[in-house]
Amino acid sequence: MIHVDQLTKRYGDHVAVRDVSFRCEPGTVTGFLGPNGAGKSTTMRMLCGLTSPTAGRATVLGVPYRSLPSPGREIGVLLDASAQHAGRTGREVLGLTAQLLGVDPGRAEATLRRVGLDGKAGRRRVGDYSLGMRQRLGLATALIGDPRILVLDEPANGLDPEGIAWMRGLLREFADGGGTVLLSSHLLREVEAVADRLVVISGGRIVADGTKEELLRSTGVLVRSTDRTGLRRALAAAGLPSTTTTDGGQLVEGDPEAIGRAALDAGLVLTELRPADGAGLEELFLSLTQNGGQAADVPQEVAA
Ligand SMILES: Nc1ncnc2c1ncn2[C@@H]1O[C@H](COP(=O)(O)OP(=O)(O)OP(=O)(O)O)[C@@H](O)[C@H]1O
Repeated sequence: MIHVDQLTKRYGDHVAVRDVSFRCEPGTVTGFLGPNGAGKSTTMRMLCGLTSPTAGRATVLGVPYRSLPSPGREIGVLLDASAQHAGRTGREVLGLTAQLLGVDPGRAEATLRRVGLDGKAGRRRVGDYSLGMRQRLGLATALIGDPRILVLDEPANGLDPEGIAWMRGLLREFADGGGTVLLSSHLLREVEAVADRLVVISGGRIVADGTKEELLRSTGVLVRSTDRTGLRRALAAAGLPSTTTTDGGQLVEGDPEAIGRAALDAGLVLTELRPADGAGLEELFLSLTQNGGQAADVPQEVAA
């Protein structure tokens, strides 16, 4: 289990991560979502003891990462797939990791097979690998110690659609076997299909945290008008909190009748008024993140 508790990281005046808390439970895949620069990597680095927090605490299996007696056997980490020796072959990299972790060297070949880098691919130098192959090798390095927890930063980067589907299957199987997975992405679609829970970060703050179903339920009502500005004003005047979607609609937490009346009172023509569920998580993600982490604009039920 992973427990992130009120983590904050400041770089000078810049707050990269602000008061971030969430948990990841065994048997689940947690998608850690946010746009570029949102604070995902910084949070994961703090979790893995690579960056010291300004405030707060993160634990893995109840203790800070650095206090784990054999971290590589407990938690498999992939933070930067290019941080591998370019001159060694994939098989050598994995063989050395097996040695370091004190696991059966025979596991290296089996793990290469598991990530699709057996045979010729394993004998090639990492410097000649594509990004997708480096991600696969990074995943193999994370898996070789047979950990119960996986922490993966943007593992789908560079994978083709077939590779992404393969990775989803692998992570699902890992979690279904009782493992805990935390994976980050800046693309909702990449994690939507595999994650049980989603933690959304924007501007260093958590703006949503819940199961996919919970987050979908909280998406409210989608409304559009021929007069976008007028609609925003009318909703605000009626005390109906709303956020603007990227395609110019308003996502409103409120009753459709109240929304319709607010529009009627302002003499507005509505072109759409419907539950936002069908719009999917993408709309939710975009509407949550476009405000740069201003959680005040986020529907109360959704905000962490
Ligand atoms: N070592 C550092 N010194 C100063 N600022 C940093 C440092 N590391 C990260 N930051 C800043 O902290 C913020 C969060 O960065 P972080 O890399 O955690 O985001 P991210 O969500 O992982 O983004 P990406 O998807 O682009 O990797 C950014 O504004 C970044 O510029």
